[in-house]
Amino acid sequence: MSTTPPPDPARVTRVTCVGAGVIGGGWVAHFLARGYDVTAWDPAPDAAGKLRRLVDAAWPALTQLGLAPGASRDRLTVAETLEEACADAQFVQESAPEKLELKRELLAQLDAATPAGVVIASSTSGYPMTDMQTEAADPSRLLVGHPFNPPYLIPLVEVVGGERTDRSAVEWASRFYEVAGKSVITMERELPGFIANRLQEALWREALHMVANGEATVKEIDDSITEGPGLRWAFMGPCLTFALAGGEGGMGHMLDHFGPSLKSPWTRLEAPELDTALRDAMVAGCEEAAAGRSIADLVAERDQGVIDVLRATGRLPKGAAE
Ligand SMILES: NC(=O)C1=CN([C@@H]2O[C@H](COP(=O)(O)OP(=O)(O)OC[C@H]3O[C@@H](n4cnc5c(N)ncnc54)[C@H](O)[C@@H]3O)[C@@H](O)[C@H]2O)C=CC1
Ligand SMILES: C[N+](C)(C)CC(=O)CC(=O)[O-]
Repeated sequence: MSTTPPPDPARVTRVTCVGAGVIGGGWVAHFLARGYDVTAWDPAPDAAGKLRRLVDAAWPALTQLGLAPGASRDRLTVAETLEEACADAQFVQESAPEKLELKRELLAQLDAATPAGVVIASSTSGYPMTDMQTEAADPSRLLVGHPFNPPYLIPLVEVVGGERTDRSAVEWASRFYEVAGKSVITMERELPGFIANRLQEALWREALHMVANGEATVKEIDDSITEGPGLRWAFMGPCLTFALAGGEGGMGHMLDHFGPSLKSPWTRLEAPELDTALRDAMVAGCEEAAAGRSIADLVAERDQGVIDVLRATGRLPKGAAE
C-alpha cells in the first residue's frame, strides 16, 4: 500500500466513474444526488449524451428521495481521457464491461493515472479481485464494490478485496460507501458471485431451465416471485422467512420437517445450456411480459416501485419527501 493515506471518507468531495453504461451511469446519478462533484470517462463516441440521458431519467426518482444539499446535475464533468478523469480523483468506481482481460488492463491504467493512496473499486458482478489486480503496480488499493441495478436506488454494495488488497483500503471503501448513503456488506473473503449474486444465480439457473424445458413461461416465473416470495424478501431475508415456515419450532423444526425432502432438488440442479433457442425464448418471453412497455417505461416503473417499497418498509433515506 502506498504511504500516502487516502482522504477521510467523510471529506471526499470528488468521485470519478469510469465506464458510463447502465451501472456506471447509475453510479454517476447516485453520487451527483448525494452532492459530490463527479467526473466520468467512457471511450464510446456517444458516451456523454447517453450518460446525461441516463442521469436525467434517474433524476425524478432521486428528487423524490431527497437530494443532498448542493446536489446538482451541473456538477458532472465528462472527461476526454482516462488520465484527465483520474488526475484529481478522491475515489474511483470502475464499471467497464465484464471481460476479465479488459478489467485487468483497465485497473492497471487506473492505478497508474490515480493519485497515490486513492482507493479504486470495481463494479464487477462476479470476478474476484485477486484475478483482476494482476497487472497493477499498486494492487493494494484495488477492491470490489459490487452494486445492484440501479445503483442510485438499491442500497446494497458488497465490498471485498483480493489477496493483494490492503485491509485498510477495504475498511476505507466500506466507510466511504456508508457516508455516500449505501448499505454495505464487507466480506471477509472472496466468493465467486459474492453473496447476493450467488443466490440470484441459483434462482436464475432454474428460471432458464424451466423456460428451456417449456415448464414455465417468463411471465409465470416473474409473477411467481412478485406475487409470492418477493413480497417477503423486501424486508425479511430467505433464512428468517423460512424460519417462520417451522411455526413455533422455528428453523429447527423447518429443517427437521422439510430437510429430507429438499435433498432431491438440491442434488439434481445443473446448469442449463444457454443456446440460441433458449436465448430467443427468453427475449420473446420478456417482450410478452413487458406487454408493450418500453425499456424507459419499465425503468420508470421499477424506480417508482423501489421507492414505494423503501417508503413502505421505513427505509427512505433521511430527508426524503414522505
Ligand atoms: N447491468 C447490471 O445489472 C450490473 C452490472 N454490474 C457490473 O457493472 C459493470 C458494467 O456493466 P454494465 O453497466 O451493465 O455494462 P454496459 O455495457 O451498460 O456499460 C459498460 C460501459 O463501459 C464502456 N467501456 C467499454 N470499454 C471500456 C474501457 N476500456 N474503459 C472504460 N469503459 C469502457 C462502454 O462504452 C459502456 O458504456 C460490469 O462489470 C458488470 O458486471 C454490476 C451490477 C449490476
Ligand atoms: C445481471 N447481473 C448479474 C449483472 C446483476 C448483478 O450483478 C446485480 C443486480 O443488479 O442484480
